[in-house]
Amino acid sequence: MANFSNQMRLSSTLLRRLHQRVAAAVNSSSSRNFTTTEGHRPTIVHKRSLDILHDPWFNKGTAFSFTERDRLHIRGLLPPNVMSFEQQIARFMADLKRLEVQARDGPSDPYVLAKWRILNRLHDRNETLYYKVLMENIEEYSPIVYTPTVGLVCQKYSGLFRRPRGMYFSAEDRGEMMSMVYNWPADQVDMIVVTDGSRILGLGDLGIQGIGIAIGKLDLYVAAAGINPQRVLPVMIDVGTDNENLLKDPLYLGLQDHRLDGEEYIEVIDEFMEAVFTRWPHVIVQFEDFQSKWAFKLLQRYRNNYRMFNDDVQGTAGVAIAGLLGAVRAQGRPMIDFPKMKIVVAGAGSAGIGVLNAARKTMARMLGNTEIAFESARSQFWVVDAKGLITEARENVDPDARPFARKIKEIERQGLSEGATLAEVVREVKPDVLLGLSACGGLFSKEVLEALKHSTSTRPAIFPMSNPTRNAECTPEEAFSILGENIIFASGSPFKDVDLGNGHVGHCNQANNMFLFPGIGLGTLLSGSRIVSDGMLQAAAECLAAYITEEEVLKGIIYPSISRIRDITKEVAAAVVKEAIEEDLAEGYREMDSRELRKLDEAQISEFVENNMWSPDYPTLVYKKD
Ligand SMILES: NC(=O)C1=CN([C@@H]2O[C@H](COP(=O)(O)OP(=O)(O)OC[C@H]3O[C@@H](n4cnc5c(N)ncnc54)[C@H](O)[C@@H]3O)[C@@H](O)[C@H]2O)C=CC1
Ligand SMILES: CC(=O)C(=O)O
Ligand SMILES: [Mg+2]
Repeated sequence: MANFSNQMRLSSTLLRRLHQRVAAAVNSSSSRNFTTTEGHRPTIVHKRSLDILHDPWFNKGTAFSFTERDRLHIRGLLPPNVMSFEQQIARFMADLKRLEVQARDGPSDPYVLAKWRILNRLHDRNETLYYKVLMENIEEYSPIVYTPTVGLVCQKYSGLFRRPRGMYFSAEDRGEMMSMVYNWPADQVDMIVVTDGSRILGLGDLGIQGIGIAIGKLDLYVAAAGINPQRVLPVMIDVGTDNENLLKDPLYLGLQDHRLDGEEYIEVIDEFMEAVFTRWPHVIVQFEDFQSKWAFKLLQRYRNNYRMFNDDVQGTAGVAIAGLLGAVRAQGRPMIDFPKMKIVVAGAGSAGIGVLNAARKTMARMLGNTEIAFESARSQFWVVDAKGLITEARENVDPDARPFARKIKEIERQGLSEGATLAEVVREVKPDVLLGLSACGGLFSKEVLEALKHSTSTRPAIFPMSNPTRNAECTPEEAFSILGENIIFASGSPFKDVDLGNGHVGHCNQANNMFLFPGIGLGTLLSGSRIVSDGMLQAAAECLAAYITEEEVLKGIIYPSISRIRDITKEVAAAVVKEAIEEDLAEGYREMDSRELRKLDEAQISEFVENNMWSPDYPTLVYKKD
């Protein structure tokens, strides 16, 4: 019946369009001066919101005008830049031609992008099948929907964009967000990943195109954490871009203004937070790939009042701590030796500083959690940024990096000075760990890796954690070939293990926050905690560290393989729920209220988590009128 009436509606629409065309033709041929409004007569539609955008008859994509967007409840469901018909065609053709150019000039790019397109089309057609495919082939396709390919997708998003996914809030929507949020069709949203596109992976400011990273992260939320895909929402907050190429590109889908700053910027983010938490009070908001300048400020601003966390600051920190503890164990030392590790960190942005703060706190805790312990832990770190070693002699040092600025006397004794190069620092310090979060591909040069040969550690650890692949500070081949097999290697984007000959294999770990954020989100959701506490984050990191067996660690395996991501995520989520209960933060989830939660033992918490993870199966559908 529904099908029949749809067909009737379509055929009446067809008739109406035909009628309009005939009328227009007659008018233009009979009298060119005699204008008529016939050609502008509106088409009556019986749909609104996403139903319009998903209907190939009525959809105009980015060409919907602002008044139409308001009238049809689609404001926020499309990028804010209204395109003309001609611009749409130009964008489509540019994309089509780019594929030809890539097929000719680079054999690998079109291959991964083609895979992404095919997966994306399946995502648009059939979510259940999409997630089944992704989950059953997670090792093969997470590098497509997530890093590294997602980086390329974001760089080319204005061309790749077809069917919209997620919501766009722009600087033009100030004052409107509270109502716009109701344009999203789902009454329940559990997880939002939001970006402002200002630092996408290590690729810099990609403006509105950064929505790709929010989509990719949520893919992992569904595949790894079993968050119901009907209840996830990728969000792009378009406050402009400072990427000059995008500002000049007539086919760019975002606002072509420079980024808002200061109070104006904060007001937009505040308005967004208020809007989403008003409509969905239990939602969790993950901040993703905000430039460091705002990452810390926004985290401090919201973390005590909203259920939110910053993945790059807090998720990355937990993943790095788990890896660093793994590196201690891999040297055959007890974890309690962690505070003795000498750690050189290249990169003092949101990720680097997040790791440094968390590592320092972990060391201090192991040393008795006193102020003296906290102070003494500081001296285990040497931080090198784009200007070299950070010391107290640095002018205008970033306030977040200041606690890690080395004292002048100290470094003089070490034969170093303000601004010393990474190679000089590694040569003099002889660190146990060299960790890169610099977004600077190849930074761990031959000279740096040669210098690491003098590490005082029996098994130095190298963590080139920057993404995507070409931003990695070094490749595993470079590391193993210079330093030999007795190292620990962990990179942000995936690399294949290295054949070292004679049956020996150099193991490549993936040190990526994907091993924590899905579990942090799921655990927070199921505990019903109103905030994401430090304790919950710490519990997540410790759970990941403990997941790897002694036998694995001795082989140089310090992170699980991605094929185990669903299992580790379940464990992490259970650890987060347990900690929330212990901290008296857990308010419960659905019928499992706080009292019931408190009665659960460890095994029951795990079972509770597992039972609430969505799996891709087809339910039987029946029709019922509203
Ligand atoms: N593996 C993982 O799970 C994660 C990896 N990342 C990666 O970390 C990288 C950095 O992210 P953010 O900290 O947010 O970026 P950011 O742009 O805020 O910070 C980059 C830092 O690197 C420094 N830097 C730049 N060139 C350098 C050089 N030649 N030598 C030493 N330092 C240099 C800059 O001075 C700055 O302190 C990105 O590539 C990102 O993909 C971020 C989060 C998680
Ligand atoms: C993995 C991640 O969050 C990043 O590279 O920004
Ligand atoms: Mg990130």
